[in-house]
This record gives sequence, structure tokens and C-alpha cells, in this order.
Amino acid sequence: MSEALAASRLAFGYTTESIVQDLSLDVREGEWLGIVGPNGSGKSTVLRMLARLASPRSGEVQLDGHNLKRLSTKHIAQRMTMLAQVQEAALDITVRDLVRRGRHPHLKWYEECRGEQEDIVDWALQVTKMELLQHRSLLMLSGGERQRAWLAMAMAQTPKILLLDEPTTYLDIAHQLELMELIRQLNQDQGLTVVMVLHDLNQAARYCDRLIAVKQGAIVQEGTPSEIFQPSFFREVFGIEARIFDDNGVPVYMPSGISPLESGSAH
Ligand SMILES: Nc1ncnc2c1ncn2[C@@H]1O[C@H](COP(=O)(O)OP(=O)(O)OP(=O)(O)O)[C@@H](O)[C@H]1O
Repeated sequence: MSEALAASRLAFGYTTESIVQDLSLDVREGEWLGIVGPNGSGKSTVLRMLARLASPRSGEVQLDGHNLKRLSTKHIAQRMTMLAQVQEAALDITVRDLVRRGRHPHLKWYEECRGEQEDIVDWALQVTKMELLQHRSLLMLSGGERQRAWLAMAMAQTPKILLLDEPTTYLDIAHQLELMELIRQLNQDQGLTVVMVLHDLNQAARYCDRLIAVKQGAIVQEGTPSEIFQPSFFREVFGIEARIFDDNGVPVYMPSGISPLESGSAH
């Protein structure tokens, strides 16, 4: 399997203080990679660098073997899209118009979104279950509905690589599972490469092929969910004690308390 994205020796900081240091990772084509770690550890920053929304102080990201810095925005948008953690303030446009924006990278400047393009918009609305709300303004949606509208836009972009930052935050449990199942379907049927920051570690273990744990701007552990889910992982990365169970081959953890030694030092 070839690499869809490769980051080498990334460093980032807003001030002289480092937020990310010497971080390298590869994302294979068709893989579902989960990024986990405590609050403020640098997960969103890493994702933003992979999407070229943040420029590394040093190091580089390659998309399909090409330095991201040298690719056009349009080329990148045809290959990859990112659904950010907190969407910008709601716009007064309809859900359908938002989703149509997902087609822009695939249109010539003079082309309008119609015909086959509109079929893709219909498909994106359908798979995200937003058909009934498509004529509603974004201003008149709940947080979860708005989240799904942005996901529909990302789907309409028909990316090969989807980057998501805690996409389930505003969703109730049924919509969380629907979203994860939808992404699984796209991942398995269409080979969509997925990189996802997730706080729910049990969901991460259930869906991701591989996990990387980030702490203080560096990768501290990496492996399949079964390799990663050990009491020492929860203690060292999150500062908690946990028991691990097996649910038909999927590891599941149950927290039992704050680790005495790690207490207060997880962040
Ligand atoms: N605009 C900014 N200016 C200065 N520092 C920032 C800025 N944005 C983020 N940071 C800091 O960078 C660090 C990493 O933030 P980042 O959002 O990448 O963490 P995260 O692991 O995604 O956190 P969370 O799980 O809370 O979403 C944090 O310490 C945060 O306070």
C-alpha cells in the first residue's frame, strides 16, 4: 500500500514555545488512522498541518509524494478535505447551497453546479441524511444538524482523503454511530483514506485501523487498537487507570480512576 500522506519531522509553534516537535507520520492509502491524546497535546495542530491550514516551522508534508507547499489549492481540494472541530459561525445560506460549494474544486470557473454535479450533491445530502433539511438556512439548524451539513459538503467534494477533527462532538449517540458507519462504508467501499482526531477511545478502537497517541506535541505510542490498548497506555498518555475488555476482537476500556503517579501530569 502506498502512502497518501507523509509528514516528516514537523515542528510548529505560535511563539518560541513548541507546540509540535519532530513529529513524523505516514498515512497509507485506504487506511483509517486515529489521532488520540489529551486536551492541548497538539492533535488539531497536526491535522491542520496535514491539510496545509497551518505551516510547519520546519519539516514537510507530502501528498501523493509531492510537497504540499508546492501544490495548488485546487489540486489539494480535489484530493483532500478537512472537517474542522468547530465550524465558523453559521452562514445564512441553505444546506444545499453549502453542499454545492463542495463541488467548486471540480468545476471550471465558468461552470455551474448542474446535471451530474447536482447528482453528487443529492448523493451527499442523502448519505448524511440531510435531504429533508436541504432548503433550510444553516442559521436554523441545531449544532448536530449543522455538523452533518458540513460533512455533506465535505462528501460532495468527493475527496480521496478525509481529515476530521472530533467530528462527533455535537452528535447524539445514534448520529455518532451513523457518521462512523458512513465513514466506514466510504473507507471500505471507495477506499477513502481517513485521518480522524477522536476523544472517544472506544470508538477509535472500534473503527480505526491504527492509532497514534500524541502527548505534548510528540507521538508517544503507535499501533493497532489491540496493540495500543494496555493499562500502561491509559496511565502514561491520559494519567488514568483502566481495565481492558475484549468485545469480539475489539478492545474496550473502562476507566477506574486517576493514576496516583500520573495525577495532574497528563496534560
Ligand atoms: N491560536 C493559538 N495561539 C496560541 N496557542 C494556541 C493557539 N491555538 C492553539 N494553541 C495551543 O496549542 C496547543 C495545541 O493545541 P491543539 O488545538 O492542537 O490541541 P488538541 O490536542 O487538538 O486539543 P483538544 O483535545 O483540546 O482539542 C494548546 O496548548 C493550545 O493552547
